[in-house]
Amino acid sequence: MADPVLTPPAGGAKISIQDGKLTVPNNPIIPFIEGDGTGRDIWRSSVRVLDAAVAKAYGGQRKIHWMEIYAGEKANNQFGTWLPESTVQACRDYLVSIKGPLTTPVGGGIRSLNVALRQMLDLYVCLRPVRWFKGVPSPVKRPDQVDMVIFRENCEDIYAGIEFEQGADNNAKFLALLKEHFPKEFGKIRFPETSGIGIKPVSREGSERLIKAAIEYAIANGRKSVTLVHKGNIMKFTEGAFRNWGYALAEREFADKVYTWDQWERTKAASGEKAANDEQAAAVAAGKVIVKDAIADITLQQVLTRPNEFDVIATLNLNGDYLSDALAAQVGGIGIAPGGNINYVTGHAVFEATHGTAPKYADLDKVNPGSVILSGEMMLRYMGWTEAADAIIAAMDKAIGDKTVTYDFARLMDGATEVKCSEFGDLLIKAM
Ligand SMILES: NC(=O)C1=CN([C@@H]2O[C@H](COP(=O)(O)OP(=O)(O)OC[C@H]3O[C@@H](n4cnc5c(N)ncnc54)[C@H](OP(=O)(O)O)[C@@H]3O)[C@@H](O)[C@H]2O)C=CC1
Ligand SMILES: O=C(O)CCC(=O)C(=O)O
Ligand SMILES: [Mg+2]
Repeated sequence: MADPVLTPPAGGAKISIQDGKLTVPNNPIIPFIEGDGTGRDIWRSSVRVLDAAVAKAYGGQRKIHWMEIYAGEKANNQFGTWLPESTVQACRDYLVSIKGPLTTPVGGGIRSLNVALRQMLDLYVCLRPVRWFKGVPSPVKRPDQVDMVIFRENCEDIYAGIEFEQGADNNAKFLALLKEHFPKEFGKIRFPETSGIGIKPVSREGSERLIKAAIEYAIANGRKSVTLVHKGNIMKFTEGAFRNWGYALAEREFADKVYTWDQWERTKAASGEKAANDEQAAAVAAGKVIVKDAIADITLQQVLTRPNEFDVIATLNLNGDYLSDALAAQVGGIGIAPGGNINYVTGHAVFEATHGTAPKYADLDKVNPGSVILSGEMMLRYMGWTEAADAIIAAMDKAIGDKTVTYDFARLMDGATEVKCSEFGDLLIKAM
């Protein structure tokens, strides 16, 4: 079977980028991947909401021209390939796209298509804002204090996919190499005959560009702090290096805009704790962003117990994956957790929900489409279509305020009316 031939929709034009700034025509072509499992229901509901928000905000002056591109089960069924080259090329050519979730089998089979797309397009930031909508049921006492923005490194770490399966030839070769050249390290493997091996690359460039994006975001949006979240006490030369490179970058490139906990430590060592505290207080008073760090395990506790101490979070790939789902729970769950995969240099961006394909709910018209709708809201904001993005937020506030919600919220909300995935979309459109 051949790669699908894509026909761009008539009347649409490409988004382009010049000197780091997007130029968005009034009729942009935006490629979309429907997604596996619940992706089908969610996309059907979401696309109507996104179109309605644009129509409402610009009265027909602007309109998205959607172009379906294929990946996952639909691509494999129709074209015999999981990720057609034409899909990746369309994301390259049209710059901004949006996708539903794609299934990844556990313990074997194809590698993640979601991760592959991020790596092929070098979308080094996975941006996942976590905010609470008034009235959304939450397991914590003060969900209103949760307003965090995760910058998750998106192209490195163990997600690079360098793994040697136990029993495979490459595993035996790799272990032999380790034994010959690094006998001390080889000696630390408890059961070498039966070990699967994974490698975790973390580079200075990869860490710096992610942390730079997080700091720039914090400065541009008047945020209080950027916390570098890592497990650098154990993984010293990967996660520990991420932290050290982050502090060095912050002081080198943003000296007049940030104050780091590394500076605080140095001042404390030289002049005592009071001097360090005074210095930090003066930096805060001058509007500087505090760049600090926290070890990943305690972070997972403290985001629950002291949410107002966290603002922008910059972290590595795996930590960011865990943190995204955990934080989503605090503000009502994965049903309304949006995201974007972005390369701020080339402008390429693929927006997608934090959740997966939730296969048990596939085609039941049941799940919350909020995550993809809010990913679309992020996309509109990224394109500079702020009025349409604002219309979606206002509609979301209204639907949730009226307690007309999908099953995930309804089961936790007293007096709620449960609506279907498609009906929730209808309600948002009506609320605009
Ligand atoms: N970016 C992507 O495309 C991603 C893909 N995946 C893939 O998705 C597949 C399934 O992963 P799984 O671990 O089950 O995680 P999922 O996120 O797909 O689902 C886990 C649970 O989250 C809740 N949930 C998910 N989506 C929604 C929604 N829209 N509305 C309300 N609740 C929702 C449901 O909870 P409840 O049961 O309580 O109702 C569901 O059972 C895997 O193949 C995985 O690799 C996973 C994450 C991201
Ligand atoms: O690619 C996948 O299947 C899972 C990815 C994931 O969980 C995520 O990016 O949050
Ligand atoms: Mg995840």
